[in-house]
Amino acid sequence: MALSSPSASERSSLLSSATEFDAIVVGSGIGGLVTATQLALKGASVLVLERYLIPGGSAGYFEREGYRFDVGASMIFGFGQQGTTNLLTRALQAVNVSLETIPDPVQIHYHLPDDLELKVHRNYENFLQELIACFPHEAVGIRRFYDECWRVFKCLNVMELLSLEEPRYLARVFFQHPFACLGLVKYLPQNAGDIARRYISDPVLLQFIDIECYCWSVVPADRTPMINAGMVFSDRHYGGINYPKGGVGQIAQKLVEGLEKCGGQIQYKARVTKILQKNGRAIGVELASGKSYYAKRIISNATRWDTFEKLIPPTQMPAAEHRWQRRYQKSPSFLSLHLGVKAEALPLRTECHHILLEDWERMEAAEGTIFVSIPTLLDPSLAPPGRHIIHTFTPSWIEAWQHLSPSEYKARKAAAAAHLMQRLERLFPNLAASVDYQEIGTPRTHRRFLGRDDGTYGPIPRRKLAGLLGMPFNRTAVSGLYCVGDSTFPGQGLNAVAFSGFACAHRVATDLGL
Ligand SMILES: NC(=O)c1ccc[n+]([C@@H]2O[C@H](COP(=O)([O-])OP(=O)(O)OC[C@H]3O[C@@H](n4cnc5c(N)ncnc54)[C@H](O)[C@@H]3O)[C@@H](O)[C@H]2O)c1
Ligand SMILES: CC(C)=CCC/C(C)=C/C=C/C(C)=C/C=C/C(C)=C/C=C/C=C(C)/C=C/C=C(C)/C=C/C=C(\C)CCC=C(C)C
Repeated sequence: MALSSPSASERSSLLSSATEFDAIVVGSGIGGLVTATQLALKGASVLVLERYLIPGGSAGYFEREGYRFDVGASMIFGFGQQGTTNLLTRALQAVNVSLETIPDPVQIHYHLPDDLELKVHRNYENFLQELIACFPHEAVGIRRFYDECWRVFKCLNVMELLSLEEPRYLARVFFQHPFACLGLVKYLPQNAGDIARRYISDPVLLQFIDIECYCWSVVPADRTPMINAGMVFSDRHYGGINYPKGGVGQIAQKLVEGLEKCGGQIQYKARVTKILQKNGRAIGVELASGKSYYAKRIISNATRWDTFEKLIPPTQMPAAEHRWQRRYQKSPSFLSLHLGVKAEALPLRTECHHILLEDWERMEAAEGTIFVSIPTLLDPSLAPPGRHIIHTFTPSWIEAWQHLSPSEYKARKAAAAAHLMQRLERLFPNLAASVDYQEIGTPRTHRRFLGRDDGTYGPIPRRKLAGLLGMPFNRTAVSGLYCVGDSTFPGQGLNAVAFSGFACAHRVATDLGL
């Protein structure tokens, strides 16, 4: 009689805790999954442990009444077809899976104070012309600033992107691309604001550059590393913003498919509560169920705060982590409003992504800047016929949502949602009357479902730092323990954490002698 191969859930229950894996990855965010797939490809035995029911973390999804909502990001970089910085395309291709993507013709439609309205077109020249039309006296400065961003991008986009902690790789890329490497060395300690001020003096235009940075880095240009600005401000015109058909959740689903094809394993509902150590070395993990697994290397895709304050006792926090926490703090979380609306709510020619701000003074304030994403304009299959998804989110700190009784919490959610809807009417005049489904997420929701301390979006500099120089790479002060994801170099963003995954797998594979 032929035996059928075990299903994923059967396989996970067959996992023996006596097995020693080459690597255990705690968490299946995009950072964790890129590490796991790359390691499995290199022949490592890999186990991914995910506390939730599905993979993806912040890049996950949830379904309600015929709508498929993205949990977080829906403006996706890294899906281009050329160059070396298209790391999501590369991560999927590496494990022989692919994903159809839909090009977005406009990255962001900005609705800013004093009726400043403008669109960042996929075509670079069209974007520059639109911006120059708003600030004609700064035509030269605008071009010089954004052209300098391209110089950063061009340095990155010629080289293989792997671990900067691997001296032989560094020597190789330096030999292959000496000018690009020297270019990056020059930009690594710089921030976008300093370069913008070299070319631009109009204070409103400088505020525009601030919000151009803020809407993905959650800090103004002065504190945004130039390397990251170079990536974002150029890749949106090079590879472009592309939406994965079927929703952002597909990226993680496909990576898991690739992982399993390469012999790697993933277990869901597997919350790691402790990183096990022996003689100061990480040797395994313990789950909430009490089960333990062992590996030669442990990789945490949880945030650094969760890794070094919860999975390892805070009393054992290495000095390097204390130093990092003095330089970086948790960014705010988000208040998210997931709406299903009737199609007539959207005016003709509405774009997919919007930023709305009424007062420059409130750009960084809680519930100041509003982010809007309407993915159904690119992929209508995410909603029932005649309906759209409007995902609106705005920065919010956990403190505003703590110490409330259940009824106070519910009332505060309803009031915050009503206020957001009222502000959104500048974009969608009949919004309130068109709502078909509504779900509100708070920083508490993000903390609970994503397992991120205080629901944070990621680390932000406490003060102005020297570009990316202060961001840690993948190795940690605990032997055998690595970190991957947005609290490692180069920070937030799916393409950024994909880079961190490639780099982490490279470093771990080298350490394992693979
Ligand atoms: N609105 C947005 O656009 C938005 C919002 C939030 C995050 N993001 C982006 O999402 C990306 C985050 O990616 P990432 O890879 O760093 O992390 P992630 O937070 O997406 O994934 C971490 C994963 O680890 C799991 N996990 C955490 N602790 C665990 C534990 N103890 N045991 C088992 N599993 C555990 C989580 O459930 C999650 O699936 C960043 O790029 C960020 O910028 C975007
Ligand atoms: C040899 C010698 C001597 C030297 C060498 C040097 C070198 C080599 C260096 C290197 C470096 C590197 C590699 C670097 C890298 C970097 C990278 C990759 C980066 C990346 C980045 C990216 C990013 C930042 C991205 C981001 C994004 C994001 C965050 C997004 C977000 C979004 C959102 C939030 C949404 C919004 C909106 C609406 C809705 C409207």
